[in-house]
Amino acid sequence: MPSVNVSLYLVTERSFLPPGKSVQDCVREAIAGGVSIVQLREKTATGREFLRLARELRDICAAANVPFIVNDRIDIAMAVDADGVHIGQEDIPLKDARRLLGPNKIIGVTVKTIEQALAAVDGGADYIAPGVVFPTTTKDNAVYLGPSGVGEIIAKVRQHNATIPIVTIGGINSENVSAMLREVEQASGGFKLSGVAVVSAIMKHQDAQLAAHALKSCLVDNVVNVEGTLALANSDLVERVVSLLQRVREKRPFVHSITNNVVFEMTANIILHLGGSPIMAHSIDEVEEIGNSIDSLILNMGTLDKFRIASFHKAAQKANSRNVPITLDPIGCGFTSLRRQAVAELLSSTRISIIKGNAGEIGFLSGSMETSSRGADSVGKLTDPATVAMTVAKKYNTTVCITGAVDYVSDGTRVVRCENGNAFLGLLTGTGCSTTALIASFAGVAEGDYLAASVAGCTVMGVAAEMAAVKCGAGGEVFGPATFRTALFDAVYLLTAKDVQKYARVFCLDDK
Ligand SMILES: Cc1ncc(COP(=O)(O)OP(=O)(O)O)c(N)n1
Ligand SMILES: Cc1ncsc1CCOP(=O)(O)O
Repeated sequence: MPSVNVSLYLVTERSFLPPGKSVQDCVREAIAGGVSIVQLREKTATGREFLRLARELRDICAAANVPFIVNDRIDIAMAVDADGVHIGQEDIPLKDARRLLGPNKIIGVTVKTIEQALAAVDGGADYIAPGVVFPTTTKDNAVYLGPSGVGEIIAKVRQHNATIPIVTIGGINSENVSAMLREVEQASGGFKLSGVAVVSAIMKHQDAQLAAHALKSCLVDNVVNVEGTLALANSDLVERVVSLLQRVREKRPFVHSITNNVVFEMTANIILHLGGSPIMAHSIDEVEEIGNSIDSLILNMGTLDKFRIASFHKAAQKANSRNVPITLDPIGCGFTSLRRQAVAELLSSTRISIIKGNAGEIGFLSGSMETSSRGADSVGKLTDPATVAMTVAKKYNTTVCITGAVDYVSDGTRVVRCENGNAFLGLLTGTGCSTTALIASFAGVAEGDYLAASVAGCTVMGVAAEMAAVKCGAGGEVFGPATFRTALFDAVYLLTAKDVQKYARVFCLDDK
């Protein structure tokens, strides 16, 4: 059994769900937010109800390649072919569970003492869960060990030469998790936890994706990279993003946007807040002259008409003649014949440095039938976005960026997965166009490295969104999409190299 990724472990509790929300939706959102393993824990369900839920959650988890664990009930785990079970000290013993489930299923064991931890390790558990770390009202009579008690157990297990993943549980939320992880590490003499398990911090949240994201952001650097556990962000790429951020602020690239009517003001401001210098102009009578001095050009197809198309061509010709990077945002490019024709003509007559679109738009350019566009919105899902990004990049000899809950960037050779962001971005119109504007600003100083420019644009938007969303909740200043917008723009303006180094989650996919 390969080491199981327990970095962010969701344990369910249906009674905590906000009104109208299903456990299935919550689990889907939580996975999109970064949960690495899910446990169905239903203390009051009938056997049949438990079985039905287990089947449904197993399918959701399997589709996302996330292990699905059943709490206590080995019979139900076996009936639905779950990936494993979690058992406590009062449940069926580990030895019997293993005999029933065989060597290929995951068995996790709750441990409250050093003796129980070593017994579970020696008995062949796949992970152990010392706890509870903080008092919690979610489980009755849970005796809490505190970070120091959990740290002592980790120390003894690691001294015992065991690399088994160790996850703790109980009263953990996005506010106390970072300090807890540090305290545990200190108390264990330098050994980190492999992950954290939570119930209420995700289940009670209106937006489980946001809640999971907020927790996951705190885990990077604080959770051990046990084999198969939380992958480390690619440090070369992160440093490239940092240096591009510094260059934008030093050089103030002059970015010309021929964009749509909805995002005029937003685009100008995001470029300005990042550190660039925007010019918003679309008249055919001046785009060529403007092209004499710009560092980067944006062609955004949002509100398209024949005048804008003509301006695109004139501006693009000038940009190509000066080797100025062009970032194309082919909004709704498969939706109407005007858009289909415009994008085909642009791609055949001009050199485009970066195409940034959603799954519907890039899917259309790849010829995929999996997705489509409804106006500016994407419909459907790409089964393999990394390959689609690479295919379109090769086809048009460009860099392609597919934005979504996770962004994929490819220059036709490499593929990078950018994981930052949160659900609020989907609730605010213009955030996609703002990402395009960030990418184009970075392209203006990237000296031809458009893969890095695209990764930088997606990462800055994603990290800023996560930082803005932290202000959501009791005592915070973010109440919904409108206040989020203000916090997001401030976060872009205030973003530091340290923030990027701490929070960026960018991963090169070597196997592509
Ligand atoms: C990840 C994880 N850790 C601990 C527990 C608690 O399990 P247990 O001690 O068996 O208590 P119940 O869950 O049965 O109340 C868990 N479920 N998951
Ligand atoms: C299932 C379980 N086992 C030990 S504590 C606990 C519940 C933790 O819930 P919360 O994350 O809401 O404190």
